Amino acid sequence: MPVTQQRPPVAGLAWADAYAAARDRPTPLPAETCAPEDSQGRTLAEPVLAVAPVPAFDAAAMDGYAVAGAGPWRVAGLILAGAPEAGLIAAGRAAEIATGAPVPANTEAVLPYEDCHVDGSLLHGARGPRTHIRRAGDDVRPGTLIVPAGRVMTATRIAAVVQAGVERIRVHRRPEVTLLVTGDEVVLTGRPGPGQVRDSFTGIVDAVTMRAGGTLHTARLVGDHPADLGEALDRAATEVVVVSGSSSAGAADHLHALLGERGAEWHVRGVASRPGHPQALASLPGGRWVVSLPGNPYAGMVSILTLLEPLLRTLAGRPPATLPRMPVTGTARLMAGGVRIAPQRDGVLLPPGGSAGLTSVADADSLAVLPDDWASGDPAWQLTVP
Ligand SMILES: Nc1nc2c(c(=O)[nH]1)N[C@H]1C(S)=C(S)[C@@H](COP(=O)(O)OP(=O)(O)OC[C@H]3O[C@@H](n4cnc5c(N)ncnc54)[C@H](O)[C@@H]3O)O[C@H]1N2
Ligand code: MOO
Repeated sequence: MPVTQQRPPVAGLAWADAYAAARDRPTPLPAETCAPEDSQGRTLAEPVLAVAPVPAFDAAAMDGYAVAGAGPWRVAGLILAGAPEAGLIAAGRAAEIATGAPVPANTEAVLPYEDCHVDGSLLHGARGPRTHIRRAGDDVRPGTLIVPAGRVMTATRIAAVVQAGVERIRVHRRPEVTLLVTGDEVVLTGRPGPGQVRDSFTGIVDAVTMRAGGTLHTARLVGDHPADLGEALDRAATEVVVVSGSSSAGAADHLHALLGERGAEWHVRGVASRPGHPQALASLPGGRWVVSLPGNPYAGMVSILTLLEPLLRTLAGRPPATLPRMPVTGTARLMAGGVRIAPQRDGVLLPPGGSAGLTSVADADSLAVLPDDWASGDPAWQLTVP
């Protein structure tokens, strides 16, 4: 299918440079100590080494009988999982035992029920090649590396760490986010009245913040009066402040002037991208980051994925993201000198929905970043739709 190129060249920083700035300019937040159970989604600042052996003690690997000496064995006793200690069994004796129960120290093997039979009080059977005893430390010895630094803690990693007897780990602090939703026309809840719109950003910022390892601390509406936005910026005490709307040139768009008055350093100020052209990233003296999202909902989402997500990932201590790349087919209005960011599903571009609508992107797996020389079938970077 032909690809059409339209409109004059789009100005601003190259999209890939904007993404790289958001990813590479911040440094990870300091580490703190927490219980492994509280670490899900956080990044390990230090490697986790086993404290205890796994298994922690010699245990039966099968339900059956623990035996010592030569058979037949006289059955004496029952050892269930959870027994604090198993003592000894005399030679020629057997103890019925459950999987996971501690084996008596002199156990030579566990005979699974299916490999033996009891006649009166005598156990008959033959030992096979395996002892069916799990030895302490067979899987992990104290000091073994369980999870290296830089990994994001998952439910499985937490379980492995806990199994290895570790009770405290060092993780990076989670970056906290304040979302300031600007616009006198925006309502956070309920049906919008005439001229009003319902907020599109709070849920999306929350979801992306969480998946990037951060926490949405506060989301609130701020009026279009510059004093209101200025005060909200000054009061936000989190590492990251996201401002939706007020990014552009309109009479009510005050963000750039307010940041300028506060001595902000601009890292990204306009991106050669459609949508998402007016997005920006700045840092304030004292270290807080400000991410400016264009008010149009699809443009805002593009900026959340271009600037906010890589910024938060780095602050959270995550290793640098490598965006997935895959071939995409279809038609797009490419932007000379910049990228077109278009929703795709199963490698096929979806009909574009304009920068204000979210219906097309709601059907997408990801947003394909299409350079101006892209041709149908070429690979493109993918931003995962939250
Ligand atoms: N003269 C120019 N006008 C505009 C330019 C430009 O370069 N020169 N850029 C256009 C582009 S591109 C975009 S994107 C928007 C960015 O607008 P702002 O970030 O300043 O945002 P607003 O003007 O407040 O709102 C734009 C649009 O989005 C709706 N909106 C705002 N917040 C929300 C929200 N939380 N949930 C849903 N919808 C929201 C708002 O009602 C407006 O319809 O500027 C263009 N103009
Ligand atoms: O960023 Mo605006 O990108 O086109 O709606």
